[in-house]
This record gives sequence, structure tokens and C-alpha cells, in this order.
Amino acid sequence: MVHNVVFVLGPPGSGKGTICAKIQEDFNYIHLSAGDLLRAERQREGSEFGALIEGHITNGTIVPVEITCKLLENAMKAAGDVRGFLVDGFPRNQNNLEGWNAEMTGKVDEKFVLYLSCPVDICISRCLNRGQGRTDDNEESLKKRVVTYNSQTFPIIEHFEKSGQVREVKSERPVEEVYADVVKLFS
Ligand SMILES: Nc1ncnc2c1ncn2[C@@H]1O[C@H](COP(=O)(O)OP(=O)(O)OP(=O)(O)O)[C@@H](O)[C@H]1O
Ligand SMILES: Nc1ccn([C@H]2C[C@H](O)[C@@H](COP(=O)(O)O)O2)c(=O)n1
Ligand SMILES: [Mg+2]
Repeated sequence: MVHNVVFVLGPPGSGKGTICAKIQEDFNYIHLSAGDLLRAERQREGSEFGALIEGHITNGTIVPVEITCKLLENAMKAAGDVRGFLVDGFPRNQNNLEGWNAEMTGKVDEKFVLYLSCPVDICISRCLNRGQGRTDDNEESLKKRVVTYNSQTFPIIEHFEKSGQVREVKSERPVEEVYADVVKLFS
């Protein structure tokens, strides 16, 4: 079965998880956060990747695609018959993009890239106030995550932009306003 996929990208704290949860509720799309899947794998007893994932999360660097893509693919297989998948926080760098293309070309139909754009100072303040106890929601890790976003993830958004796949929604506005624009892309 060929699955519909929408990639959801944007800086840390731009609201990817928040918006994906709402789309999942209103449309038959399943939210797959690469970060959430990696955090779950980090916690899984017996995982051979726990320490490696922990190191990347703390340093704001990107886990090798073989690990992340396999977690995404397994989650997609487990989900059954749905309208599609919101792949949140992926592809995050060139390695993610190339590994995904090598593994998933022909298995997925990439509909578009939802790019939630938001000034970095607002994003940082949101993460610091998120209150979810994430080990990387501190000033030091956030600085590193923003460097990684600017140097590795934004070029991936630019890559998709060149082929007309990006739908930008400004996410510094209240959630309901952001979501009203996102809904138009899925209706
Ligand atoms: N439009 C918004 N206005 C104000 N606060 C928001 C908005 N969107 C999300 N938030 C809040 O900002 C915080 C970060 O949101 P969220 O977790 O959805 O971001 P994210 O892009 O998934 O971040 P990360 O990349 O770090 O996982 C949360 O506390 C969320 O409630
Ligand atoms: N494609 C990805 C997605 C996430 N990670 C790691 C590194 C990130 O800083 C961390 C948290 O991701 P978030 O929940 O903020 O989307 O997870 C990665 O290595 N590769
Ligand atoms: Mg998130």
C-alpha cells in the first residue's frame, strides 16, 4: 500500500506537535513525531540505541537516518488503513533525506511539506515554558538545536521549496489562527 505523507518542519517550538495533534483529531491522518519515536526508543528496555539517541538529543544533533527511518516505517506499518501520515520533525538533514528516499521511494506519496515558520526568540521562549520535562528544553540544548535547525534543517526546507512542495504557515500567531490556515491545506 502507498501511504500519503505530509512532512511537518519548522524550528524547535514552532508548534509542529500542537498542530499535528489537531490535524490527527480532525482528519484521518496519523501523527508520527520523529522526536517522540526516538525518545520512546531511548526509554525502551533492551534498546541498543538508547545511549546514542540520548547523546544526540542532549547535543541537539541528528540521529543517523537508519535508526529514525526504521522507527517511522515500523510505526506506519503498525497504523493500518489511514488517510496518511504527518511526519513531524523529519527529514531534518541531508542524511535523513537521502536515507528516507533510498528506503521509502515507491512506498509513499509525498503530498507536501507543511512549514511552520516562527521567529527563533518566540520558539525558544515556548520551549522553555513547555513544561513537559523534556531533557533538551534548557538554554544550552536549545542553543544547539537552533544551530542545527539553521545549518541543517532550513536547507532541507529550501530544497523542497525549489520543487514547489512547501506550504508555509506563520506560526507566531495564536494556535487557532495558525490551525485555521493549516486546515485549508487538508480540506
Ligand atoms: N501558536 C502558538 N502560540 C502559543 N503557544 C504555542 C503555539 N503553538 C504551540 N505553542 C506552545 O509552544 C510549545 C511548543 O509547541 P510544540 O511542542 O507543538 O512545538 P514543536 O514544534 O513540536 O517543538 P519541538 O520541535 O521542540 O518538538 C508548547 O508548550 C505549545 O503549547
Ligand atoms: N529527524 C530527527 C528528529 C529528531 N531528532 C532528535 C534530535 C532532536 O533535537 C530531538 C528532538 O526532536 P523534536 O521532538 O524537537 O522534533 O530528537 C533526530 O535526531 N532526528
Ligand atoms: Mg515536537
